[in-house]
Amino acid sequence: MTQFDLFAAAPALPGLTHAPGVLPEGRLAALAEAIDGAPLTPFRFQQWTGLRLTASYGWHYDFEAGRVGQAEPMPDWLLAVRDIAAGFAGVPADALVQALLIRYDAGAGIGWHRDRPVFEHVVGLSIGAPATLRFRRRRADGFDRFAQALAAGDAYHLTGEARWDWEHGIAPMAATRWSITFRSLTERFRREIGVA
Ligand SMILES: O=C(O)CCC(=O)C(=O)O
Ligand SMILES: [Fe+2]
Repeated sequence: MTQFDLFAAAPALPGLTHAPGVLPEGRLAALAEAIDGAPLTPFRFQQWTGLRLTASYGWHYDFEAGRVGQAEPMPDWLLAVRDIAAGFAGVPADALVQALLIRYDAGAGIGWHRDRPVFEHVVGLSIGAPATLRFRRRRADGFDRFAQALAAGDAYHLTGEARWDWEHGIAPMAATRWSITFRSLTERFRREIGVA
C-alpha cells in the first residue's frame, strides 16, 4: 500500500463514516415520495417552529416534554431502507429502533446540535439537494471544524468522537432535501426502560 492509499483509508473525522451511492439511484424519487406521503409535521421547539418537516417511527424525542416516547412502528418501505442502512453501518437492523424522516424545503436546515444521549448509533441517508454536514468541536480559542459533503444516495454513520464530542448541523439549502436517519438506543437507556 502506498502512502496515498493509507491516507485515503484513514477516516478524516474519527467516528464518521461516509459512503456514496448507498441508496440505489433508481429508488431515490420513490423514497422522496414515500417521505412526502408520511404524516410530516413541522419541527417545534417551545415557541419556535422550524422550517423542516419530520416524522418519527419506533421512538421519538419530544422536545417539548423533554423525553423519549414510543412512536408508530416503521412501515414496510422504511424497514427495507433500514436493512440497507444497517448493512452500510455494520449494525444489526433490529438494533436501529428509531427512524426520523425529514423534509427540508428551500431555506431550511438544522442548527448545531448533538443527537439526544439516549441514542447510540446514528445512520443517515441523504436524498434530493446536495448538502454539507458540518461538524464543530469547541476548543479553548474557538472551534475545530470539519465538513462532509452529502449527495443524493449517500450514507453516513456517526459513532465515537464524531457522535459524542462534536456538534453537527446542516446549513439551509437552496432546494428540497429529504433525509432518513436511523438510531439505536444506548445500552444504559435500554436498561433504564427495561428493553432487551
Ligand atoms: O438531515 C440529516 O441528514 C441530519 C439530521 C440530524 O442531524 C438529526 O435529525 O439529528
Ligand atoms: Fe443530528
